[in-house]
Amino acid sequence: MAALLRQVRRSLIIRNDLCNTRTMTDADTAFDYVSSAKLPTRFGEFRIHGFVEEDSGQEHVALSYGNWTVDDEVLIRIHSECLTGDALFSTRCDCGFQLEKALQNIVEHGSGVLLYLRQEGRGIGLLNKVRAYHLQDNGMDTVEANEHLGFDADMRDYRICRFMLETLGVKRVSLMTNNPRKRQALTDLGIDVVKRIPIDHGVTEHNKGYLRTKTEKLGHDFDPHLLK
Ligand SMILES: Nc1nc2c(ncn2[C@@H]2O[C@H](COP(=O)(O)OP(=O)(O)OP(=O)(O)O)[C@@H](O)[C@H]2O)c(=O)[nH]1
Ligand SMILES: [Zn+2]
Repeated sequence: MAALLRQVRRSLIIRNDLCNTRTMTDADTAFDYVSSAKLPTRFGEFRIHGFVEEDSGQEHVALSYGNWTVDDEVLIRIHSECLTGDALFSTRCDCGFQLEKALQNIVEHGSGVLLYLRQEGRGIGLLNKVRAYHLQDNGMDTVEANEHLGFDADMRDYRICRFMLETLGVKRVSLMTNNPRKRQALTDLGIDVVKRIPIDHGVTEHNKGYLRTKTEKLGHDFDPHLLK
């Protein structure tokens, strides 16, 4: 009996070398899983998995590390693209620091997933974010700048997360975020968010004001002592 259970459990272990194309249709959007490959990083060897939204052609990736079974609580981060913070070392925001910390945490934990969503500028795009930064240089905060440009404060759409996590065999998660709205978005998609893990790294003199605004206007949970 024990041997049978072990065999069933083994067959449930998610292999990170997925290779089949997979599609899911949401109410009004279709998503495809495209391919995966090894991705050695400074932190450890991940696999990268490619996904696409059929209508918009928007591409997203997931990085996975280690193995799990469908019943396991998997450590995840949903990271919104921030070219300036993630790739260009900007200290205007905390994104680059959080990205690094999330990958480190996953490796230390032994397994996990980072969904890297192409939602630059909270969904307004890179150049609109530059426009918003320009307005912030002249006194607006991050929310006022978005609104001045005719956007909502946060335009992100998380629907593809369900497809990405299902493809990777993840149903239950512990989520690294300071943003309660992300947690709610995942819960609304039917993902069991067992716990939230704060990821308050990367406070700098340049981003304290921005982080304060996120706490006050966007409901982020941030340790107030860090923002003094
Ligand atoms: N429109 C706009 N987007 C910004 C600004 N600063 C950072 N971003 C974008 O905000 C997104 C990250 O969102 P954050 O609000 O920093 O954090 P979060 O993802 O909601 O929450 P965490 O999970 O705690 O990191 C990225 O897409 C960044 O490009 C800004 O001033 N204006
Ligand atoms: Zn950023």
